[in-house]
Amino acid sequence: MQLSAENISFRYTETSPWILKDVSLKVDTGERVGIVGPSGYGKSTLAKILAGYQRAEVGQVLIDQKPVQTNGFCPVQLIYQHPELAVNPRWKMEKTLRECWDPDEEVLRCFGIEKDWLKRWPRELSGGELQRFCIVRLLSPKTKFLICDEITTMLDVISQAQIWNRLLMLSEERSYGMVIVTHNMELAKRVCTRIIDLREINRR
Ligand SMILES: Nc1ncnc2c1ncn2[C@@H]1O[C@H](COP(=O)(O)OP(=O)(O)OP(=O)(O)O)[C@@H](O)[C@H]1O
Repeated sequence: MQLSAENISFRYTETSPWILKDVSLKVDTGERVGIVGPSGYGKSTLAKILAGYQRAEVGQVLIDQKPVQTNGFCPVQLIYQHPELAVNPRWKMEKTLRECWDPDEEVLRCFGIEKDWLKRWPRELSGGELQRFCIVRLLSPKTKFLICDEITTMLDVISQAQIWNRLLMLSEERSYGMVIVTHNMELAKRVCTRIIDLREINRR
C-alpha cells in the first residue's frame, strides 16, 4: 500500500501566510520516513493533514491513489507529542486502550504496560506511561500507516529507546508505513529508512 500527499497547500486562515505550499510525499508500507526541518516550518501541520485531522486547502491525501475512507477505522493513525491531550480524561485506561482493538497481554508486556495501570485514570499515570497506552491503542491490525509526531520527545533516554525498539520490531512484523516527525537527527538516522527535510519539498 502507498500513502501519498499530492500537491498539498495549507494555511490556517484565508488571510494568513501559506504554511505548506505544493507539498508532495509518498510513503510505502514497510517504509519509515523521517520529516525534519526548522521549528514552525509545518511538520506537525503536515502530520495532521496526512492523518486526516486537518483538511488541505489544495491537494489531497490518498491511499493507493484513492481518497482515505472517512467512515469506520482509519488505516492512517496519528500519535501526538502530548498523550494527555489524546485521551479522554473521564475514561479509565482499560477503556481507552481497548477503544479500537483488543491488544493481548504480549503487546502490553512488550510496551511495558503494567496490568495495574489499566484500572487508573489518565491523570494517575506519568507522561511516559500514558504515551505507551496512546501508542498501543493505535496498533490495531487495521492500522497501515502510523504518523508519529515527536512521540518520545518528553521521555527520558531509556524510555525513548525502549519504545522505539518495540515500535520498530512491531512495525517490521506488520509492515507499517511510518512518518516520523522529529527534531532529533540522531533518532531519525537510527529509526528511519529515509529522511526528508521539509524545506526541500515545501515551496512556500
Ligand atoms: N491552530 C493554529 N492556528 C494558527 N496557526 C497555527 C496553528 N497551529 C500551528 N500554527 C502555525 O503554523 C506554523 C507551523 O506550525 P507547526 O506546528 O506545523 O510547525 P512545526 O514544524 O511542527 O514546529 P515545531 O518543530 O516547533 O513543532 C507555525 O508558524 C505555527 O505558529
